[in-house]
This record gives sequence, C-alpha cells and structure tokens, in this order.
Amino acid sequence: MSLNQDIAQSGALACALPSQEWHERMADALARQGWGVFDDLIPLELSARLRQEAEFIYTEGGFSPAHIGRAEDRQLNDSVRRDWSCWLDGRSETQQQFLLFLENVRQVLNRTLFLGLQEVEAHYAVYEAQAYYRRHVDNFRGRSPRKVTLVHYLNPNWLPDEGGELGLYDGGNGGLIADIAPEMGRTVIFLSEDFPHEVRLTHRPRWSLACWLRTNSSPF
Ligand SMILES: O=C(O)CCC(=O)C(=O)O
Ligand SMILES: [Fe+2]
Repeated sequence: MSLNQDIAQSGALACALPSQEWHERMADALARQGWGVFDDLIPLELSARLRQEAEFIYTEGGFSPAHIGRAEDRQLNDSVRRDWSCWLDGRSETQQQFLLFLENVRQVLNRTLFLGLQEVEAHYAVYEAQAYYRRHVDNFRGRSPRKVTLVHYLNPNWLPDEGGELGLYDGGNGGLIADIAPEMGRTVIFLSEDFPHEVRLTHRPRWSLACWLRTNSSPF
C-alpha cells in the first residue's frame, strides 16, 4: 500500500509498533492452528486513541449500517447483522499508525506463510446494545479475496455477563473452538475462509476494528 510506505518513510510515528517477535508469534499461530488471540500486540495507547476517534466519528454521524454481500447485491438485513461501521482511510495519524501495523502484518505473513496478500482494509465497527452478527464466513459466496481476518477490540473492562463474545467455529466439523470476549487491546486473527464465526448478542455497546488482508480483487 503506497499510503503506508509514505507514512513509514515520513517517520511521523509517535507510537511504538509491535516487534518482529510478535509478528512471528502471530504467523506461527496461523501456521499451526489457523487462528490466534493476542492481548498486548498493539500498544494500549494506540488502542485508546482508536476508541476515542471511533466514538468521535460515530457522534458526528460518520458510521453507516453495515452491509451483507457483494456490491451488486448488497442488502441490509437486520436478522443477520446489526452493526455500524466506518472504513479507515488514513485521515488521522491514529489511523495511519494502525494501517501501518496492518501493513507490517501483511508483509510478515507473506514472508513466513507465502499467502500472497496484496491489500489491507479495515473498518471501525460498533454493535449497540442488543446487536449481534449471526454465524458467517468472511467471504462473499466464495469469490472473496479476503484471506486473513484480524479483529482488534476497544472495550475496557468487559464483563462476562455483557455478552458480545466472538464465537469461533471449526470449518470442518462445525464445533465451537473459542469464545473470545471483546476486551480492550485484544487482537484476534484467523484464516478468513476456514473459520465460521459470530458476534453474540451484546448487552453493552461493543467497539472494534474489523480488518482483512486480501489477495487482489478477482472479477470471478
Ligand atoms: O467483531 C468481531 O468479533 C467479528 C466481526 C465480524 O465477524 C465481521 O465484521 O465480519
Ligand atoms: Fe466476520
């Protein structure tokens, strides 16, 4: 991504980015089991600024109801998902730092796992109380170039009775693999096509960043 290359060259980053060691632990988890959860991959200060920015943009009306499906057959469907989102475009230094983090992850995964990832995309998401996202796979009817999903959570002191967990399932036998609470600073990563997942009903507003590392867009 040329945007990230520009940022890297400008040296304008105030916040330390995760070390090479962390990137490799992530690649290792993906190679061994296809998914992983990391609690201190991203500096808390950056997570706090992301949360602050997300709330600000939301208050200003910058979020839209999330869509399902490909561009040509998008539908808003309350019975499947109820979250609001806003794509990152690098408009602030906070976003630039996060996009640079994703770019580093992209490069490490290409080097270590040869995934051929060419692009990153990320959006803020908020699930208001009583929202959820039913079980799904992150591809659009098998035509998606999304290969790796990364979710970063922005909710301090999440309590067990507040719901909102990410339920991760085995794509083969359908069994539950993990229930992951959306705790501040936590990062989940998994191979997009291999793990059906859902966001369980949340009882408290649930803030996050949902991101995908993709191969090139395919016309087929
Ligand atoms: O927020 C999460 O835990 C997962 C979100 C998700 O599955 C998606 O946006 O596709
Ligand atoms: Fe998803």
